[in-house]
Amino acid sequence: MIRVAVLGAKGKMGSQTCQAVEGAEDLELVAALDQGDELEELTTAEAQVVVDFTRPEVVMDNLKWCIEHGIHAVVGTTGFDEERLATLRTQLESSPRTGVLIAANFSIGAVLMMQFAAKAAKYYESVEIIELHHPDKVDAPSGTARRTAELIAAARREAKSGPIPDATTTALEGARGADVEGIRVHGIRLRGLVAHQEVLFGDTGETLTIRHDSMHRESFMGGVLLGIRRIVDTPGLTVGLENFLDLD
Ligand SMILES: NC(=O)C1=CN([C@@H]2O[C@H](COP(=O)(O)OP(=O)(O)OC[C@H]3O[C@@H](n4cnc5c(N)ncnc54)[C@H](OP(=O)(O)O)[C@@H]3O)[C@@H](O)[C@H]2O)C=CC1
Ligand SMILES: O=C(O)C1=N[C@H](C(=O)O)C[C@H](O)C1
Repeated sequence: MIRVAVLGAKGKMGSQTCQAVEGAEDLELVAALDQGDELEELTTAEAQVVVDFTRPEVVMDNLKWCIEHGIHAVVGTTGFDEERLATLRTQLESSPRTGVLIAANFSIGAVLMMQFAAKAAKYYESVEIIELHHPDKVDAPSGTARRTAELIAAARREAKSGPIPDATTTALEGARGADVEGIRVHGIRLRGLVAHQEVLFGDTGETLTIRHDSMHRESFMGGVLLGIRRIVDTPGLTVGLENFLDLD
């Protein structure tokens, strides 16, 4: 049995994760913490893996504490940039047996969407990302959109594609979305939605649209459980659930 604790347990993702862990025969939910609870409860409960679905502004403190106490972490909380990842790598050097997985999206379809988008990137002059989410989302752009843009930008750099030549002139600030490594990202917040993303590619006389839809938060649970099972044997920092999937 793997002893699992959830941080952000009263939230939308945290509560879904508690249910999923309780329903898994090889996992035991030993702590469910939320705002105001003490992290010391994790050691009292002898948690081996912490799943973090809290908020971008608190996740780094949670991870510092977990790494210092040798507790593995599976992290769905967003807000990770290269600077934060570098900080985690440095912290993990002092706790070399501890594993941390950072996954912008735990749904298999979203992971595939990102992989397909990275593959398509070098064939198209134009690309833009539209992310669409429920109205209570804590951040913008979404972690998935940011990661997709980073993967596309890396693929374009490798292919020496050069900057996207499309017009960015605006009469109103924000009309062309946010710029993530040269890729335009547009965010929609709408009641009725859960988590959705379109990646639009364009070139002479054709477009390609790759779209993923999470209709329910259950869509993330297979990936979360896989992350828990794999992180106990994967020391160091792992970025992206694709590292635990056989995608070849
Ligand atoms: N990787 C993935 O596949 C997915 C990632 N996410 C990400 O997960 C994060 C959470 O999303 P969601 O569940 O919708 O958000 P919610 O706001 O529903 O849940 C966050 C929970 O964390 C609690 N919390 C805040 N600070 C702390 C703390 N210091 N310690 C413990 N708990 C704390 C909040 O309490 P309070 O409300 O009182 O502040 C709340 O209960 C976001 O960053 C989101 O983008 C979401 C879906 C999928
Ligand atoms: O807040 C959410 O809901 C989601 N957050 C993640 C993100 O920001 O990419 C994953 C998914 O899009 C749902």
